[in-house]
Amino acid sequence: MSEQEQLRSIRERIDAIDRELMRLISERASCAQTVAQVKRAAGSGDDYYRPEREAQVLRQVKEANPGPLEGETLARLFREIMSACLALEAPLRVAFLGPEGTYTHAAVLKHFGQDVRLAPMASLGEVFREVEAGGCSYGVVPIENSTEGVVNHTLDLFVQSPLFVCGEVLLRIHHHLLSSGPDVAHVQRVYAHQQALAQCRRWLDANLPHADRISLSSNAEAAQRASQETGSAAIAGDTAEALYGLRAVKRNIEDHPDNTTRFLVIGRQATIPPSGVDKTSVLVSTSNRPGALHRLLTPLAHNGVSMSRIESRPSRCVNWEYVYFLDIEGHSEDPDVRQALAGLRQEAQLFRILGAYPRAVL
Ligand SMILES: O=C(O)C(=O)C[C@]1(C(=O)O)C=C[C@@H](O)C=C1
Repeated sequence: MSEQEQLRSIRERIDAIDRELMRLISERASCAQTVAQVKRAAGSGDDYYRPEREAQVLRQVKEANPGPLEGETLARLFREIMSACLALEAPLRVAFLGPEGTYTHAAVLKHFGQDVRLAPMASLGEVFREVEAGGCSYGVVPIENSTEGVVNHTLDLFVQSPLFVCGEVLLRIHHHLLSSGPDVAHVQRVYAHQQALAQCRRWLDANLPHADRISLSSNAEAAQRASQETGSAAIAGDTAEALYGLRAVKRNIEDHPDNTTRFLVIGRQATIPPSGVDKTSVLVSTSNRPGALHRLLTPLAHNGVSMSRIESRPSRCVNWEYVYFLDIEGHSEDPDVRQALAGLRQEAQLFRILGAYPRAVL
């Protein structure tokens, strides 16, 4: 058979598969519409988004993947199918730290898919306020970076907010040097968010030691500035590159190649049912006495519950007193976690479950 004949025959097969895929995706979308009717009839309000179910679907896809596509790739395709199905049930509005083109924007799309309605906000505080006021169902905020550590502002906002954590997003952060100029040598000024400047410090020292480093409120704002000035560059990611018509004069300039940021999804829903692989975040405080923190955490060890993170922040009520943010493995409804939390509650002065939610799948 000639190449032409071979290609024609394979493409006929691909066309037939695509028709079948279309039929199945449409059938799936009709199921989602029926699900919406069931939820409406049960009076679930505007609560169409089900994070635990989405995590289960994506996990199943990864586990059952027959190849040759990577499990991650297949899961991303299903991510988009579910995003479209949910939009058919009811559009979901998500607030995030804008403008468009920030890494938080990329995290929103990674977690909710392309069919989500975007609500970029000017500050982290506004993201919280918008969700609290009901203008958006959910918000996405950065919480920690593998190179630069915790985002203190987000932790402090949690202390004052009635919102809950409903999910987490892990995003590999690749920083590029974006410019409208031809190459690195033309760059005299670098704009970026202060975290991005810190995450590329060594690269900047080695390659642009004489360029001014100017920190702005977001990488997207940096990209916008760089697109309007000659001799300027911005440190930002793929989303900003496309959005502001810049060119990456140097890609992946982050000092640590596994640079990852963790974001939290915040909402008004106090409880997300267990998905099977979950985390629970808790806010606690204890008195400033010897051994108090040790006693506080003992119930976790006694119940064989592992803690994946602990952060402390000044309580802002009494000098030198602290609140602690704990992430523990498992769901607050799992028997061992429930027992551990009961023990913790007894020891703590302040105790609030910030949320139990599925561990990131993608
Ligand atoms: O199972 C549901 O509750 C659905 O609404 C269906 C579906 C899906 O497409 O699989 C869509 C949105 C939800 O967030 C979870 C899953």
